[in-house]
Amino acid sequence: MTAHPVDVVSTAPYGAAADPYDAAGWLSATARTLYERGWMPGTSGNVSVRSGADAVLITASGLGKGRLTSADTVLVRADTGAPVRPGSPRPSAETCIHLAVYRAFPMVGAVVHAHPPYATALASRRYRAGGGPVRFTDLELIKGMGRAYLDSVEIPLFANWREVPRIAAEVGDHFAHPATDPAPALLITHHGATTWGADLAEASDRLECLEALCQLALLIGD
Ligand SMILES: CSCCC(=O)C(=O)COP(=O)(O)O
Ligand SMILES: [Zn+2]
Repeated sequence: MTAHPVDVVSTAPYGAAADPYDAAGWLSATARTLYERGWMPGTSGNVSVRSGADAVLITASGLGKGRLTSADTVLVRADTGAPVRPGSPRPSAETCIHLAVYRAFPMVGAVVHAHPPYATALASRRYRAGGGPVRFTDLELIKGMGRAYLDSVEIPLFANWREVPRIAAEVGDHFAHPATDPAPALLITHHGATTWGADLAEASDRLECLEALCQLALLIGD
């Protein structure tokens, strides 16, 4: 039986689009895959890729992430977050957080934000206990966060301000003076997790490792 192309796209791990250069296809396929994992329930979550020096392609706001198509993406200016083309769909309400990450890390090519349950639970517990970064120690999966040579990793934890630009400002301030080689991830209490990497595959793999680390930390009881 020949698979329908749509089936191929929706079942491929972390969103293989038919055309490897089709960034909009990769974004929407990644969102659908993360939705299917239960990490982007309903309209939650957003995904972006850098597009040249001055722009970012990001998912549109408020749409069911399990039904996203290539048309549900918006090219925005990297400096302001405004759509490049008039008549575009509204970009993600959390575009400013993505832009803060791209500004802080010029080599980053993709950012993934989702609401995975263990990461959100661990972040919220930590915040209630007084806040500060979430630290993972000894677990082998730390290597999946780009930390092959360390036995611990710290993920910064941010407040979930109602005004998203305030979260973005705090993210920008935090990474303006980063620790040496900071982990490619952040947590927002009572909200979710954001990871980044050279491309969507790397950013998505890091999200998967972060969620597994959070699950293990909750199981171990650290
Ligand atoms: C229903 S989730 C609330 C908004 C959010 O946290 C999110 O990740 C999705 O926002 P977007 O504007 O990108 O759809
Ligand atoms: Zn969110």
